[in-house]
Amino acid sequence: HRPKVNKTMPSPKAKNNSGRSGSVPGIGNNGRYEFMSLNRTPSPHLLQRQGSDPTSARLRASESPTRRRGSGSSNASSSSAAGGPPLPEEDCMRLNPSFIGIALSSLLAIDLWLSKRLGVCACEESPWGSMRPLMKLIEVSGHGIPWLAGAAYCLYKSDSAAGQEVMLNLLLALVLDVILVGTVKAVVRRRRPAHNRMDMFATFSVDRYSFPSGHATRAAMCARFLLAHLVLAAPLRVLVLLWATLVGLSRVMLGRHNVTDVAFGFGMGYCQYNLVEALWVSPAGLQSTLG
Ligand SMILES: CC(C)=CCC/C(C)=C/CC/C(C)=C/COP(=O)(O)O
Repeated sequence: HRPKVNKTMPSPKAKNNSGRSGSVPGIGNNGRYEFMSLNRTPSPHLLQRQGSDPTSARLRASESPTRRRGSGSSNASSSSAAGGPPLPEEDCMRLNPSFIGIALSSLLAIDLWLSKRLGVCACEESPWGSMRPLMKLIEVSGHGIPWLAGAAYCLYKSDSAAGQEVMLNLLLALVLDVILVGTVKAVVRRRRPAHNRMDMFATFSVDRYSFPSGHATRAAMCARFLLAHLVLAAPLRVLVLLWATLVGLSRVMLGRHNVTDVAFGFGMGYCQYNLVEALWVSPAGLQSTLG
């Protein structure tokens, strides 16, 4: 039985086609993905590698390019492609789309669609473009530089030991936030939405990535910090929560982030505050550490 599929699917060609069958997936020499007809009979070793049924072969063809690239460079797969021993079973197991994989893909699709719909202030011509200056003001209120400068100024001006302790820890919390967010952004490297206009002030290289939203982590962490350490009247407490919510919302409305970047950012900022509490530094402790 020979599987016939009368469709073309995006499938990268092998990096070096010379020693392989043309049906081996990979990336073209110029690094671009190319289209390949699937109405050819796969070679026997490829069928063996992909699982012997046509469904597995098709699943393999639609697998993520990154994974294909990765497996293409491994010793096991190259020996298999060259007619060597078959791949270990766990490699074939990965061909089956798991429930979690499908759920994640669906979530990402919803995320992209919803974020685009909510990006109503992404530029002046957008449906709510006239609100863009207000959204940018909210953006500045959650930016790292005013918060770091404000905490440093309050620490310098504070004349009570308790005030100094709180401001010192706020400053350290903000530095910790910058480090953690920068690390996650550099690892995940999710690009900002296509409709975002990159006109933020004072950004660093990792800020071209969007996951997680640094504004959202800061807003969540600082809101928890202020509510825990400042004696605020009820209306002010509500205002703090409202501000944090608006900072998160403005990130999506400005088109800076997808919804999941902000949702994760809020969760991360919430957890960061727990870390700050656990690592709480007292001026006496700091002095003995330094001295
Ligand atoms: C002195 C020093 C290292 C300051 C860092 C200030 C800082 C955190 C700047 C980055 C602010 C920024 C544009 C973050 C991006 O936020 P997203 O919400 O777009 O991720």
